[in-house]
Amino acid sequence: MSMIEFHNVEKYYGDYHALHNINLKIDGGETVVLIGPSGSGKSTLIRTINGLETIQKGQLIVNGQDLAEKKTDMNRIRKNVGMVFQHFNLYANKSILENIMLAPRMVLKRPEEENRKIAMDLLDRVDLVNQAEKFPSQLSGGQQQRIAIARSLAMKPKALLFDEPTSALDPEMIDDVLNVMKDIAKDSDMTMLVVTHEMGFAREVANRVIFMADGQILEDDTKEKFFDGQPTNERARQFLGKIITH
Ligand SMILES: Nc1ncnc2c1ncn2[C@@H]1O[C@H](COP(=O)(O)OP(=O)(O)OP(=O)(O)O)[C@@H](O)[C@H]1O
Repeated sequence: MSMIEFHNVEKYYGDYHALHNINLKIDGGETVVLIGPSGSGKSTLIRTINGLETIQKGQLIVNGQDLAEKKTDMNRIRKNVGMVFQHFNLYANKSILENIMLAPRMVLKRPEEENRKIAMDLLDRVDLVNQAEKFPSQLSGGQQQRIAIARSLAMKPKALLFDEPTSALDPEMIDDVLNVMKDIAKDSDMTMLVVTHEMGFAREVANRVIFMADGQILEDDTKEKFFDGQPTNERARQFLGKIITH
């Protein structure tokens, strides 16, 4: 069984049909980039995976659990599936170190000393070890996003979802965040699903590129086919032409 499986999934917001017949399997260790025009349903799709949005039809299986089943424990899903948001969502009134240590302490009951060591190692990995005692508002957007990534990694998730992680950042900070993400993609067997317009990232580390429009998956290719060959779908080809020339 794959890490994430969508079978004929439909999602509505009231009368609005946001996801149409989504069929998708993502295996452990894959790095998948999800692209498409604004409003095409990319955020909605990834938010269904950790239950931030519910689906109305079809089946969604994450880490072997069927999300539609009443007995499914969403906390267990969220332990295994982390999320990095566009606007970081750090706890403003807690130090950087506390931001990273909080969930492992509360949810995993990780012993304090071990928790601190893991948090400090992660701060080192995102190159912010000297900021441990600061508060989020004292850091730049790019630094806050690297902390948000470290915080997700502290849970040792099997999958990490990224919802436009660099689109709220000033241009000069984007590369630092992408470098951390590339490092994770190359270096771990974690599944990554990334909504982004950063095609450099996709070219370098993605296994697959998925194109969505109007709530549908119109193209699902290997990176090689998508960038070096040609997407089969006309709208995917047009979209790719536009973002690469911009
Ligand atoms: N909570 C909501 N209630 C009603 N409609 C919503 C809600 N969230 C999203 N939508 C609608 O669903 C559609 C898909 O939105 P979604 O945010 O998933 O698109 P997206 O591809 O991630 O877009 P963007 O690149 O602009 O973030 C849009 O038309 C949006 O207006």
